Amino acid sequence: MKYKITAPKSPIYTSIKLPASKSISNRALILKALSNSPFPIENLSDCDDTKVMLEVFNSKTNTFDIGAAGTSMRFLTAYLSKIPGEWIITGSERMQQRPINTLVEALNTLGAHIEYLKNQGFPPLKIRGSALDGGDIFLSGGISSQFISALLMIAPTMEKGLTLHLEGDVISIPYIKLTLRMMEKFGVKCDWVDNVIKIFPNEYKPIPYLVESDWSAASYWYSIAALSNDAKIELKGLFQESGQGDSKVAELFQDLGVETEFKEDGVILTKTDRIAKKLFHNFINEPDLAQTFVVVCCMMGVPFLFTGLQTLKIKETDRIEALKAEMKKLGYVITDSHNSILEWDGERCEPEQTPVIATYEDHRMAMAFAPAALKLDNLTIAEPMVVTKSYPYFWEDLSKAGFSVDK
Ligand SMILES: O=C(O)C1=C[C@@H](OP(=O)(O)O)[C@@H](O)[C@H](O)C1
Ligand SMILES: C=C(OP(=O)(O)O)C(=O)O
Repeated sequence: MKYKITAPKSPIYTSIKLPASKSISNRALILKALSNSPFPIENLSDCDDTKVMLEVFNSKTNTFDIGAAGTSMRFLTAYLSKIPGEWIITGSERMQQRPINTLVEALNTLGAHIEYLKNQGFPPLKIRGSALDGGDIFLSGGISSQFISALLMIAPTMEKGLTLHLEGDVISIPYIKLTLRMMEKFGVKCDWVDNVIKIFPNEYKPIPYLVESDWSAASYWYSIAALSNDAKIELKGLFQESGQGDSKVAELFQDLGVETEFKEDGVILTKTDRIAKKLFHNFINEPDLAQTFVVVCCMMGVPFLFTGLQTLKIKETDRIEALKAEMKKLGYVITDSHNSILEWDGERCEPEQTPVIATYEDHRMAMAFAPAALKLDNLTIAEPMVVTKSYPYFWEDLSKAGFSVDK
């Protein structure tokens, strides 16, 4: 399937109820299980990545396919390793290429019994669950913060607790802080000093939990505001004091002519004429925003130098290659270097007449490119339903804002 996207000619004045954060939803489900909480999680995401978590928690079998959900794969591997029984966990073809050895080795050192069923270092996994000893563990902080979050959440249940020594540069730090912040809400406080995080054995406290809207999803609406001639967009369920690192999007878009007004129950985006001549940013803490900024900067004619992109190669697709290939279809030559830098110095090439943007089973490719319709007469997105990984109603919301979304 393909969607042809046509932007409205009139100004974009709309109010959008964003989806709930999948990062928060998936942590909340693990913490609810670990605290044996009878309380509800309000505003739980209904995206694919959260649905698969619910399926596992409600399942009567011992074999789980978590599809393309990175957080679910990593959080559940840790969680199941301490639940008595034998568990098999697998995922999509891409998930079977996303590394998990750092987490598996750490868990096995802490007393777990996890084996690889196909390729060493990758899902599928066979997990024989049992109580974990815990203790000291040394772990690279540079591959995925999800390994660290996964270990942290189960740490209070380990006999000796956990002392996590993070080695090398630590990536995606806001996601680790989000985990610690949510654990604290559920009654477990941790110390993080220099590169050591220490968690004592403890019991989680059951609490009701309200999930915030998703700041990563908000980024596509910031793009729409930036690329439109005139816009006033209300995004509901976002808070200034968010645990989500991607709330940084509000500050970053100030340089692309979008101002954010924080209200009690959300934000209002309006346009300014303050647009940077070139954008520089290190995305090490906000990797999920990179695609949004590559597309919006090119479409606004703002050259950029983006660093800290080393984790993009092991996400839903190799996002560095995907961005270069699809921007080229639109006539923009982007260069990469050191597996971690993307740069656009303004160089153009002949665009395709009727570009079809491939999405590579990556929700963020579809959502980052859709706003480009505001600058192009012809934009088609292939396999548009990939958005359900994090934002099931993205296309409905786009229609609500006045875009035509045609099969
Ligand atoms: O913990 C989380 O909820 C996430 C952490 C990040 O992954 P990495 O830590 O692998 O960069 C991010 O890209 C992902 O979408 C969600
Ligand atoms: C990288 C992402 O997700 P995950 O790693 O959880 O699959 C994402 O949503 O951009």
